[in-house]
Amino acid sequence: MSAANQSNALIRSIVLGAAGYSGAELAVILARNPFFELCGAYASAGRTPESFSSLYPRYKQQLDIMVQPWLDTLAAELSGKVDVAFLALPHEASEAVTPLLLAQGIDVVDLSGAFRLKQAELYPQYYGYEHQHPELLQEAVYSLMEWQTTPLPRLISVPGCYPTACTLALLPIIKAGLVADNCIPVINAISGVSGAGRKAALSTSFCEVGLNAYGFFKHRHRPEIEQNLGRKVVFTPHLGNFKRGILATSVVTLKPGVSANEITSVFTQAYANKPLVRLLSHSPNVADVAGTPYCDIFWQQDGEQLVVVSAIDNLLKGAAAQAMQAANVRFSKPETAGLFAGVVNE
Ligand SMILES: NC(=O)C1=CN([C@@H]2O[C@H](COP(=O)(O)OP(=O)(O)OC[C@H]3O[C@@H](n4cnc5c(N)ncnc54)[C@H](OP(=O)(O)O)[C@@H]3O)[C@@H](O)[C@H]2O)C=CC1
Ligand SMILES: CC(=O)N[C@@H](CCC(=O)OP(=O)(O)O)C(=O)O
Repeated sequence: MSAANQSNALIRSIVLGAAGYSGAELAVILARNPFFELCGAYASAGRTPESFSSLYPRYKQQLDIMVQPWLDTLAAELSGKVDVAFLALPHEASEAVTPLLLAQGIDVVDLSGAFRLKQAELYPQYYGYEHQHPELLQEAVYSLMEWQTTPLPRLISVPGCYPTACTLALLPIIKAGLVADNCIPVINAISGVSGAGRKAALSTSFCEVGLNAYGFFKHRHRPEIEQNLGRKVVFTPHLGNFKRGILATSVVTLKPGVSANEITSVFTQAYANKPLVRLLSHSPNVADVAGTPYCDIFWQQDGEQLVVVSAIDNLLKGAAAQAMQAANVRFSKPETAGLFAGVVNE
């Protein structure tokens, strides 16, 4: 079924990776989106079926759908019964299952990094594997919706969490030509531990996490940010001892003579009528975006130096909410449908 002729029917959707953090957020969002129907939730093949609310007890009596093991044979069984699959899987698992779903007429909204980069040759260096479907990299559209101008196709690649925070912060002034030609933006960003997913690991266990930088120069989000901004960056992620949220501090050198009014006008125009970006007059706090689909942005200028601070919830604007935002647009529904818990926003 095409996106165009679905205007009145509920959009039949499934989530792969629904037992993980970002897939779980997506299942909850889909369940409350009045335009979508959550028809199935899946985890890895080795799992026994288990109710969502036993995996996430806060959803007892709210979302009791069974989370089933995913087997690739299900793609053919679901043909004609499902319109869109949301993939909250490891990158290589997403890459492998996407062509199977597309071949069955099921649209794909992928939350992993499997289809974010346009250059297949960057995958071995930054993702540690050879891309098996380079043709799909050209087909996929990267859905940073505040900057998306072309229609979304059947394969949507949802931006990464750190790239969302710093691209929304820097793209307005870069696009407006205010940043010095030889400037290499310096981006430091701190993520909460949910950014690493639900799987147990020593480095993300309660007694081990303090505040540390990691991934110097080689993090997979570096080429994604560079692709978005059209210039080299120095990007350094940090892990902090809080559950959810990203705070990104991005520093650039401006061209001589750029005024405060120009900067304000550029940000205001870029994000006018963009419901999920809030421009602040004070420095953002991850506590104010955690549990929300917003990106908060604030800036301070001193002559040719500009610092832009942005904050998102890594699991929402950085993953599930952004995926829902894109799917809403793809299926011609209100952009923020399902994104605000308990609030009638449509
Ligand atoms: N966490 C975050 O902040 C963000 C994550 N993302 C991306 O979203 C994706 C999921 O991340 P996250 O939610 O953190 O991960 P989690 O580790 O929390 O969850 C991963 C899920 O994928 C399932 N899974 C793993 N391998 C397979 C497979 N081969 N077939 C079917 N299901 C499988 C797991 O099943 P089981 O539970 O049975 O093991 C689990 O349900 C990743 O690509 C990540 O990069 C994107 C933006 C932000
Ligand atoms: C804290 C932490 O470990 N964060 C993850 C990034 C979050 C994520 O899953 O990345 P995507 O947005 O690309 O999907 C990391 O650095 O690998």
